[in-house]
Order: sequence, then structure tokens, then C-alpha cells
Amino acid sequence: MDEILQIRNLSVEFYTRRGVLRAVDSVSLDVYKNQITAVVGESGSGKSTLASAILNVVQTPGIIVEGSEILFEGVDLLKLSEEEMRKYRWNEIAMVFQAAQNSLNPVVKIKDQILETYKAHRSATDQEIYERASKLLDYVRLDPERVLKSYPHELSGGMKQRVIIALSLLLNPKLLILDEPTTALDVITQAYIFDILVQLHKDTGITMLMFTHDVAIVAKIADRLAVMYAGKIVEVGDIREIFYNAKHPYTRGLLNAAPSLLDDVSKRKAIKGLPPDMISPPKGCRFHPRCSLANEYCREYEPCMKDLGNKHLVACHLYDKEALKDGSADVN
Ligand SMILES: Nc1ncnc2c1ncn2[C@@H]1O[C@H](COP(=O)(O)OP(=O)(O)OP(=O)(O)O)[C@@H](O)[C@H]1O
Repeated sequence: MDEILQIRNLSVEFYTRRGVLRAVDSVSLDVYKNQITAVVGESGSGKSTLASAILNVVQTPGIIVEGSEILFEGVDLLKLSEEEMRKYRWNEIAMVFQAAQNSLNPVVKIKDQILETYKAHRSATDQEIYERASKLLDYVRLDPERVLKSYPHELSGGMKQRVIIALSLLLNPKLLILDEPTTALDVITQAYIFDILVQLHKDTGITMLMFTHDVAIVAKIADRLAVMYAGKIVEVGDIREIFYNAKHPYTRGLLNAAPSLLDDVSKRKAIKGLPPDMISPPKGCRFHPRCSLANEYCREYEPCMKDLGNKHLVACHLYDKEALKDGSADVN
């Protein structure tokens, strides 16, 4: 299995009036070629910030902290000039942002937006670009003839999102990053779009990195899963390993809370408490105030990632011999 993307020690900070908010804190994550990797976490856990940092487009006033690395096929994207980075955006890595349908220019026809995007990166005749765009629109189950001559307001939210997905594939990228790709769409449309993405992955093998809060969706489509809590990745592993052998109490909580994963609705249990204020996160493990298994060690020391084998990693003192000596409960 080859890594196409290796995120190393990535931190992103926002300087706010209340203080420094570290939205992404020392995150390391491998994304393997031809796989769908999903990052799940509650709102505010840092998913969008992490997604935007990969293409070095963190929103102002966010800053990627010195020492962070984003290796794409071995090249550290954070060391590239703006000009060099442009060769990677769209061409090698394309991103579908949260509620991306709103990013279409309302006063420009879809066909002109497609031409503009293509020509900003590569040269081709209008005819060649329309042919490629038509194939892609057809692929995302839209009528190319109708859509190309439409303005965005003439299309539904789901149609616009499919236009964005087609647009993201225009230059044949190797990696597609999707940040909550179906936010603000109804449940049926969401399912339809995920169906298209799965088909796309089956047909082309394109590597995808998807950020979502929806554990149930992830269960259906991802190969690998990373769980994010309060700016940190707390567990990562192959999807079956995580679903059948989750180790982190937060991961277990997320799985227990996910509605469609359980047959018996009455057994769903929300995780008690709320995520921390990211300007002053708790000392030790950030999850400890919500964790029924937390001990003194968890309250004092931050856990680091431990490799459990089979590419399954967890950051939890319950799997740490030192911490166990201090008398914590064993979760198994
Ligand atoms: N422009 C900004 N200025 C200040 N703080 C920000 C900014 N953008 C994000 N944050 C903070 O960074 C943290 C992570 O936010 P982020 O949007 O990355 O989380 P998320 O998991 O994507 O949540 P959601 O799914 O709700 O978008 C939050 O505490 C948020 O308030």
C-alpha cells in the first residue's frame, strides 16, 4: 500500500481576541493511494481546518505552525512557492469545500465557469473542454446540454453540488478532498451523491480523503477511518478494524451514538458532555472530562499515538502500560 499523502505534525492556529486557538494540533495521518480515507469528528473538531491546510488555503487569520509537513507523493507542499502550489491545486489535488455549491458564480453560466477553471490551469480548445465537461456531467448523472447553458440559480442544490464534483474532476486529479460534501442537502440527495462518489471510486480508483461528521455514511464507503477530537486524531485504522475493534472511548461513543448502525434505536447513546473550548482545552487527554474510564494519568498527561499493529493506531492511556500500572480500568 502506497501513501499518496503524508500529513506530519500539522498544527494550525487562529489568533483570536480571546487567545490562540489551536484548531489542528500535531496531526499526523497517512492517506493511501486508491483508498477512500474518511476523517470523522463532531462539529468544531478541526476537520475543515485540516482539509484546507492540505492545500495551504487556511482561512485568515489561521496560520500553519512551523514544523508542519504535508507530503504529497513525497513533496512537502508547505515548502512550495504560491506559483509552484498552483500546479498542484486542481491538477493533482482537487477539493470540494463544505457547501461548495454556493461557490459557483451566480452571474456566470456553468459552461463559462468550466472554461475559466480549465484554462486557468491548462490549455485546450473550447470544444475539447466542453467534451471533457460533458462526459463528467453525464458521469455525475446530469444532462450536459441543459446544465452547461444554465446559470447556477436554475439548478437545485444537489445539481449544483454535482456540477462542483464534475468540476473538481476536470483536470483528472490524483487526490480528491471532500469536506462535508453533502452538507445542506436533503437526505435523499445526500445518498444519491454518495452513490455517485462510490461509483466514481470504483470506476477510476481515485484516492479520496473525506471529512464528515456522519459515521453511518463512512461505514458504507470508506476503506480507512481517522477519528478527530478537539483538534487531534485520536484513532485511525482500517474501517473494519475500527468498527469491530474500536479502542478509543471516544470512537466507541461515536459508534454507539450513530443511529443507522444499530438495529435497536433505543440502544443509541449520545456521548455525555460537550467538546472543550479550544482556546483552553483540558490538560492531559482532551477527552478525559467526558470519559467514564479516565484516571489520574489521563487528567495529567497527554496520550501519544500508539501503534497496535495492522495500521491501527490509538492515542489513549488505556493502551499504555505505564498508565495501566497506575490502576486505570482496562476497556477490554
Ligand atoms: N476563521 C476562524 N477564526 C477563528 N477560529 C476559527 C476559524 N475557523 C475555524 N475556527 C475554529 O477552529 C476550530 C475548528 O473549526 P473547524 O471548522 O475546522 O471544525 P469542523 O470540525 O470542520 O467543524 P464544522 O463541521 O462545524 O465545520 C473551531 O473551534 C472553530 O471555532
